[in-house]
Amino acid sequence: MNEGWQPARLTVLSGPSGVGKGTVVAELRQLVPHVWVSVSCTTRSPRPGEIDGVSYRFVDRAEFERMATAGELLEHAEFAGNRYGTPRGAVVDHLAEGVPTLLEIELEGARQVRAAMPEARFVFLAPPSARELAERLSGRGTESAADMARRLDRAEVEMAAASEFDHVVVNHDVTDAAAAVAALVIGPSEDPPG
Ligand SMILES: Nc1nc2c(ncn2[C@@H]2O[C@H](COP(=O)(O)OP(=O)(O)O)[C@@H](O)[C@H]2O)c(=O)[nH]1
Ligand SMILES: Nc1ncnc2c1ncn2[C@@H]1O[C@H](COP(=O)(O)OP(=O)(O)O)[C@@H](O)[C@H]1O
Repeated sequence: MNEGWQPARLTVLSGPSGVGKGTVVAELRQLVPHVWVSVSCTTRSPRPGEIDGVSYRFVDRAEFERMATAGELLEHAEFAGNRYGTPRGAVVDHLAEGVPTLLEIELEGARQVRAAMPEARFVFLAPPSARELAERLSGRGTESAADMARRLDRAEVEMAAASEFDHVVVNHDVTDAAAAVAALVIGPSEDPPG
């Protein structure tokens, strides 16, 4: 009856700030609308156009600490002076309902998910070059010079960890990268069943 059934996959997408994760995920939503993208909690301030509960759930430090202490976060990390975390309940519920699920999170969080859910698929989005990464980040124009420098410092650490991931997708072209990530999110596992 259940022949061919597989539990829904969890995919984790990471990559340095400015590589295009948000842009690629927006395109991926169009390509595979049945994929559910987790909404993270963060203590950072909303950027212009970011809506609470859509891009992120924006919380203060006290509420973040409460959630972390209560075990409500699947993973959490500090990034460029702010805290970010994935609410556990919604991820568990979507996977249980068979909905392919995507987390867009930084390296430390990806490592925590790897430890907790090693069956997940881990995808690293890489820039065509370090120079292009810096140009994209400054072109976005959402960070101060100091914050951009913090993100580019962290990018070196994140790039050095690319080999920890199951797949690396280079974001030359948004449409191509979104199609490649979407195929990994919905595609069959490489591991034969049993
Ligand atoms: N660990 C973790 N990282 C997150 C989460 N949500 C977002 N991030 C990551 O936090 C970093 C900073 O995100 P953001 O401030 O939106 O900046 P951007 O990636 O430069 O657009 C990025 O690497 C995100 O992928 C989360 O729930 N957990
Ligand atoms: N393939 C691409 N080619 C050129 N510019 C891109 C590409 N992907 C994203 N960008 C641009 O790079 C900047 C950073 O993208 P964003 O999605 O905010 O990155 P991230 O979420 O990884 O921090 C944005 O201005 C975006 O329009």
